[in-house]
Amino acid sequence: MNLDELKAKRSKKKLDPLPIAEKELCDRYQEVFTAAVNDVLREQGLLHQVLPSNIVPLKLEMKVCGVAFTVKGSKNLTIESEMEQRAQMLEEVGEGSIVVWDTSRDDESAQWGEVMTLASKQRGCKGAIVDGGVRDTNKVLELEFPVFCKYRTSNGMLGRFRMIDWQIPVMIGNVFIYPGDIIFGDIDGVIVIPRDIAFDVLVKAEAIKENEKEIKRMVLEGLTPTEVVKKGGYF
Ligand SMILES: O=C([O-])CC(=O)C(=O)O
Ligand SMILES: [Mg+2]
Repeated sequence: MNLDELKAKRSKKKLDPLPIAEKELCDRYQEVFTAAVNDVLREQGLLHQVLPSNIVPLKLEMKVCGVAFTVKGSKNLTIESEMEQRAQMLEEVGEGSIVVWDTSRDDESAQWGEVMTLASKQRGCKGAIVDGGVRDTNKVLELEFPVFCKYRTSNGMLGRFRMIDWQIPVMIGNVFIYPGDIIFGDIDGVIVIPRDIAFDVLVKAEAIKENEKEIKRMVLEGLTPTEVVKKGGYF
């Protein structure tokens, strides 16, 4: 076992630069759709990049792409320093980020709410993905802040649940998420694109979007599904 290599991979690290600016990359992702990205990842043998299907957008129209800012927590009754710790985490959230909560599969508390939305939005955060819950839902909706989560609840996390750490590798379902990975969510759910392949995957997803225009044109022109497949189409 190469312990040093494993430690380096799992430790907090500086984000590798991308071939284009993060903002341009994420804006371009938002012009494609998660199914196209998923097909590209499938071609590369990456079959487990989608968060569990019970993590859904608060509103069907919500579509967001940003850079993962990971947070890890679990059920915990202690309260001492909780607010200070949460404030510190929120102050580290950066422009273009998406807060991604690994909650150790919580089923009870809200890890996100109105004031957290306001505070992170002010810092340029684009959305929150929570393997848990949200509260103050009507206010979060009014703020037009994309949130993907499992449930809504009035249970604040204070005294029930707390953060363990942030900007560390996390795991939701069977998906590894590293700080800096690209997170893309739409009506079909949330997909995680490893940072080192994010640009290449985007370019291929854009090609799929173009190609599917041609396939749909063939279908609309009356070609049978068999003819469409013979001409290189797919469904
Ligand atoms: O209590 C919480 O954990 C979250 C909350 O209500 C807010 O951010 O407004
Ligand atoms: Mg609140």
